[in-house]
Amino acid sequence: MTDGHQRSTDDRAQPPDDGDHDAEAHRDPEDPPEGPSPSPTAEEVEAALRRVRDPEADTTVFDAGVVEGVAVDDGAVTIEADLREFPRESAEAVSKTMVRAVSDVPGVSGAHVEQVDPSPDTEGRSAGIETADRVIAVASAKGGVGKTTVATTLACALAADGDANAGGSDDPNAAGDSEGSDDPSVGLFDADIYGPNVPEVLDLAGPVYSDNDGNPVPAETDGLEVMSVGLLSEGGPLAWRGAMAHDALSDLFEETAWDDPDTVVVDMPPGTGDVALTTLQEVPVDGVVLVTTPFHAAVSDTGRALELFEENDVPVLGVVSNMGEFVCDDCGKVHDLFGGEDPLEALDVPVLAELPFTPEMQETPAPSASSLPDRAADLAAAVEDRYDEIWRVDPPEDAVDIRGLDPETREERVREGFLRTERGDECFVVSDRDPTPVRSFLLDLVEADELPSFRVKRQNPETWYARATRP
Ligand SMILES: Nc1ncnc2c1ncn2[C@@H]1O[C@H](COP(=O)(O)OP(=O)(O)OP(=O)(O)O)[C@@H](O)[C@H]1O
Repeated sequence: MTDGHQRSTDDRAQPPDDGDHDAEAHRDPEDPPEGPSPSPTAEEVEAALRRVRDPEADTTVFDAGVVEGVAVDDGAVTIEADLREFPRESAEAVSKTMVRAVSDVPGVSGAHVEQVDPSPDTEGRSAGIETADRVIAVASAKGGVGKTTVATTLACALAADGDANAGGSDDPNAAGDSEGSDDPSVGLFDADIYGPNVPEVLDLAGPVYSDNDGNPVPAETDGLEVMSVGLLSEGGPLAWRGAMAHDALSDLFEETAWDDPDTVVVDMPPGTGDVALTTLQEVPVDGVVLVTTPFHAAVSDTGRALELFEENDVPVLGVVSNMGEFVCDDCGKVHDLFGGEDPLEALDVPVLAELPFTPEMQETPAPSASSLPDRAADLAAAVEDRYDEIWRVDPPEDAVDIRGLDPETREERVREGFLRTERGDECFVVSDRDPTPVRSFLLDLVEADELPSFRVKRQNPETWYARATRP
C-alpha cells in the first residue's frame, strides 16, 4: 500500500539537467569487480530512469514529469511517480520498465514504484465499514455462480440511483445521497480475498492511497467507492489462509477510510468457510442477498448458507437466481438451462431477480443509470423494497430508549421493557451503540436458551435498534 499523502516530494532528489550522469551510471564492464557495489546515488538511479520512454508521449518519463522523485536507501530504490494519467496497462508497463532500468544500476538491491500525490479527496473521511449507514452483503454457497457480477451490478445500480436522485430530484427528501450532493454515497467492498475480481470487473487498478491518518482510501469510479485486496496486491493470485486471511480482512474492514457512504455492498467470499464467518462477526451486515444458479444442488447449498446467516441474525433480503436461462440471439426464444421445477421455491425467501445468461451481464458495469441494463435497476429496486420492508420501521411509542444512559440504568430499562412485553411479542430497544450484548442479558433474564427472534440494526453510527421477541 502506498502512503503518498504522508510522503513529501519537496526533498526529492532533483534530476540532473545534463547528460553526464548517463556516463556515471555506466561502469566499464571490463573493470575488475571490487566486491559488492556500494549503494548508488540518486543521480545514478535518475540517469537510468532518463532512458525510459513515456509510451504516451514522444519523450522520456523524466521529461514528461512522470518521475517526481527518487529515494535510495542502502541500495533499495523508491521511484516516486505520478502514473494517474496512464491507462491501466500502460501504467503497469511503465512501472515495470522503470523498475527494470533501475535494477540494472550497480549496487541496487531492489526497486519499487510509489504513486505520489494521492487523490486530493482524502479529507474528512472516517475509517471503518461501520461508518456506512447500512451494509448489504452479497453471498453465495458455491463459487462461480455470479456473486461478484451481482455485487458490482447492485452497487453500480444503487450508486446510479443515488446520483439520479441527488442531481435530478426536486424533492429534498429524495433517497440517495443524504447530503443532496453528488458525492459518492455507495461503496463496494470486495471481501473475496481468495479471488478479488471486483477491480477487474470494474476495470480499476491501484495504487491505493492513504489519508492523513495512514488509512487506505478506496478507489473511485464515477462516484462509486471501491476497496479490494485486489487493489493492494497488484493482481497476483492470493494464497492466504487461516489467520492471515482473517487479519488482512479485519484490518481492511476496520481501516478503510470511506466518505460517509449510505450503503456499502460487500462481495463476500464464496461459501460458508472461515472468511465468510469472519465477515459476519466483524461487519454489521444489515441484509444479505444470496446468489445461486437455479440448479437443485446449488440451491440446497444456498439453503445452508441461508441458515448460517439466520443463525447470525443477519436478515436474508432474498435470492438472485442467476444464469437459469438464456435468450437466443437468433430466434429470440428464452431457453431454460436447468429445466424442471424451480428449486428456489423451497428456500422460502423472496426472489429478488432472475438474471438470464446474457453477454450484457459480462460487460463492465458503471454506476450510471444510462449505461446499466434495466435489469440492474430492477434488482436494486427489489433490494431497496425488501430492505424497507424489513428495516424501515419507526420505533413504537413504548420502545425502550437507552441512549445516553449509564450502564446500570440501561440494564434496568431493558429488564423492565422486556418483562413488560407479552410472550410472543417484540420488545424494541433504541440504543446509541451496538446492542448485540443485550441478547445474552435477555436470555439470562428469562432463563431461556434461544429467543424466537433477535435483530439488531444500525440506523446510523449513533442510533441502533434491537428487536427481541419474548419467548
Ligand atoms: N447473468 C450472467 N450472464 C452471463 N455471464 C454471467 C452472468 N453472471 C455471471 N456471469 C459470468 O460468470 C463468470 C463468474 O461470475 P462471477 O465472477 O460473478 O462469479 P462468482 O460467484 O463471484 O465467482 P467466484 O466464486 O470465483 O468469486 C464471470 O465470467 C461472469 O462474467
